[in-house]
Amino acid sequence: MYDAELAQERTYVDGLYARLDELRAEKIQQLAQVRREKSMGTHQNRSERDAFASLYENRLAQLNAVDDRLVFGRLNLDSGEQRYIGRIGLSTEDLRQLMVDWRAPEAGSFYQATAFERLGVRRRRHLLLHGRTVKAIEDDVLDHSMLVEGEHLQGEGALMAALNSKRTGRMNDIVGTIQAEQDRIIRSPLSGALVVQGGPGTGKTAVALHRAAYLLYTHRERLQSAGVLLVGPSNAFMKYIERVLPSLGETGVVMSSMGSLLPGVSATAFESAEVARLKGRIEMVQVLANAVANRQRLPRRDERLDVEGTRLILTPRQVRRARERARATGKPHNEARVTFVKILLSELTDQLREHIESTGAGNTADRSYLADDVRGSRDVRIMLNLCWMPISAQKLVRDMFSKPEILRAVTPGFTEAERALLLRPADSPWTESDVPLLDEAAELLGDLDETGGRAEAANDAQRKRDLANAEKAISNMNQQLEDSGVDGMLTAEQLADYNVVAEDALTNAEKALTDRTWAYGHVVVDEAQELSPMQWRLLVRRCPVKSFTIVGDIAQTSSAAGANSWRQALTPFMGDRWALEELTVNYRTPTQIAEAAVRMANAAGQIVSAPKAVRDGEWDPIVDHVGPDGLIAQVVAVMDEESSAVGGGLMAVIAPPAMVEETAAALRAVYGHRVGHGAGSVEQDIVVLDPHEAKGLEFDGVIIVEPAALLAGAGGRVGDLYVAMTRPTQRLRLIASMPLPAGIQA
Ligand SMILES: Nc1ncnc2c1ncn2[C@@H]1O[C@H](COP(=O)(O)OP(=O)(O)OP(=O)(O)O)[C@@H](O)[C@H]1O
Repeated sequence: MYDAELAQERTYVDGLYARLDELRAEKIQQLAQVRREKSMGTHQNRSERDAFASLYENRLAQLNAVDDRLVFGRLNLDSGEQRYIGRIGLSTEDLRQLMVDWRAPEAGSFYQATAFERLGVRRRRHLLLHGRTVKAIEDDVLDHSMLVEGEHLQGEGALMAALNSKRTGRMNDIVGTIQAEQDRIIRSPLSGALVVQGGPGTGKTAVALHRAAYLLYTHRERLQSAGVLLVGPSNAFMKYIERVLPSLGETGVVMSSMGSLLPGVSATAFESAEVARLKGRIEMVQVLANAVANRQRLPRRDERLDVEGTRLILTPRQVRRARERARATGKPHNEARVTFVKILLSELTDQLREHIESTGAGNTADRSYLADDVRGSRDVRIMLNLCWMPISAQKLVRDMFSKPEILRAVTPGFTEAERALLLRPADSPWTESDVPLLDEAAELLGDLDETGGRAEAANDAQRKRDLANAEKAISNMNQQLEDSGVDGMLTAEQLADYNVVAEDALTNAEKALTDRTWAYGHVVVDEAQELSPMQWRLLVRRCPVKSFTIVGDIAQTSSAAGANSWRQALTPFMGDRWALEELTVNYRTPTQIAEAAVRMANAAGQIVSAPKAVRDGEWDPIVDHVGPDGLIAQVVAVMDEESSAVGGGLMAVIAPPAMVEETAAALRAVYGHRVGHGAGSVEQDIVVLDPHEAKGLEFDGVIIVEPAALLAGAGGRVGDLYVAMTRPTQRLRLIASMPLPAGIQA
């Protein structure tokens, strides 16, 4: 019976792959043809051809990316209909549906149906594929004999197979085994802010990624051009998750770490928790406003300015009045400067004319000639710059933190000790907590170029031309699109966007990343508990409509500037316009280890949400006590045992930051290139990390070096040790010379 069913599924799945190959071949051919066609010369022809080429390229990339485990489910419905669920939708040439996209409403019941609430589903089948081959099938028969109250695991065999598989250092999608509580979050409405709180391993990152894909699919009209931004804690973390979205058929999500959110700035340097906390405080908004105001200065006394041998006078009162009028424009500093300069140049020109008239020294009829003289005067230029200096965000912030007199002037409410923390050499590299300050400064300063928005106007005009072109091309194009199996109709806006993309050879994602003022349609934030108020402010600026998915775990906060409660973190930016959802099941860490982590946190005074682990492990956490000099030697001594216990799986050693180098060196002496160091190397067999780098990642086996030092190093906040203890999927070993923190051992 089972074998017959399996054979039948294999035949069906072969048919799906045949259709996939056919579509792929079609796209390759269409792409080749479009490229062969000679340009007809007109702008319209060219943009039409480019638009087709980039559409075909995108579709081809999508068809290639979904090849592995293309289909994973089947529903048998009360209506007698049988429906296959997969990574994308597929139909035959005559539009008979072969497979439904997992994000389509018709696929919802695959994730939501339970025996208690069947939603018209009689049977749910999981297809377990390896590459293109169906290896196994597994059925949930949702009839009344199976009736159980409440949640239950769906497709338990498929789920356990996924959870027990060896880690690769790269995150996989969970599209075949999304559980009901996760699915509800993934399919929540687009508008407003949704906070997803969940303990370690509850699938927050997985849910965030699948939600980004879901939103793009469901609200493509609204989100295609504005885009979706996904923010994570570090570049290493972004690398860890980078393959998930393409495997879900989405390539359009813009992914960035907090340190890379400002074009042109790469924040790599480390700074102390105290400094980061200070820079993250909302008071920095006023500090930056002060720093800008500090560049709009009044002269102390009347200034004499030489213009072609004539002495003109500029009074503090004149400068103050011009400054007030320039500020009243409401424009940012560099743009308002145009008004300031115009007023004073005009007043000085009047003065010059009056002077010439009163002395009868020449012809004043040609006023522009006098104005040129004033503008060309060195004294005038220097004076106007002293009074209203055009300045870039980077220079403003750099000067503010490197010049004690400026720092004192702009931080009136700060203590000397706080100023001492902020002061640093002018050539210091940027840090992650500088990024929101630079962003704030850029907002207050505006564009440094003084074209007065001419560049923008030119862009607008080009956009209008693109739209007009697109409208002309659209009717003919929609027909061809339908013929070639591309879903949905194109609007003129979308086509114009494709044109721009093709012309600039940039994707929307790339364009968004190079434009600080890009307004995204939705922002997904992972590890959001770490964000400081200044970072929140930056993110809200990136999405003025405040459509957010915010995932995190308050208990895992380790950054000093991070949040103690969602309300405290979000109210200043979102008021009460956010909803809270909770994930309650831990898919990563086996029960024994998860419980030890929770006991440790509780004993240290932090109440954490304790999700229920879906699996029991084979081992309790293992503890080695050694002398203070024996820590690293013990790591090396037990590595073979640990690695073979998890079947040669991925191993992490998590150590206090000061010990990472030395530990990595000792392991490298034995294991050579199999040892990676730092979070950029998570695909190596053995990775040595500090707890911050370990955030969000997972490994088959974890060794923690000196757990008490992790607690002490974080000023007693349990975040670091709690994060470290909840990284393993199989086995945890702790090596300690100091007394073990309370609670770890039952
Ligand atoms: N429905 C599911 N099916 C299969 N695997 C799942 C499912 N949900 C979560 N997982 C797996 O559980 C592990 C933990 O998920 P994830 O990293 O998203 O958790 P998290 O809540 O972000 O954890 P943390 O806060 O500790 O970083 C991952 O390996 C993920 O693939």
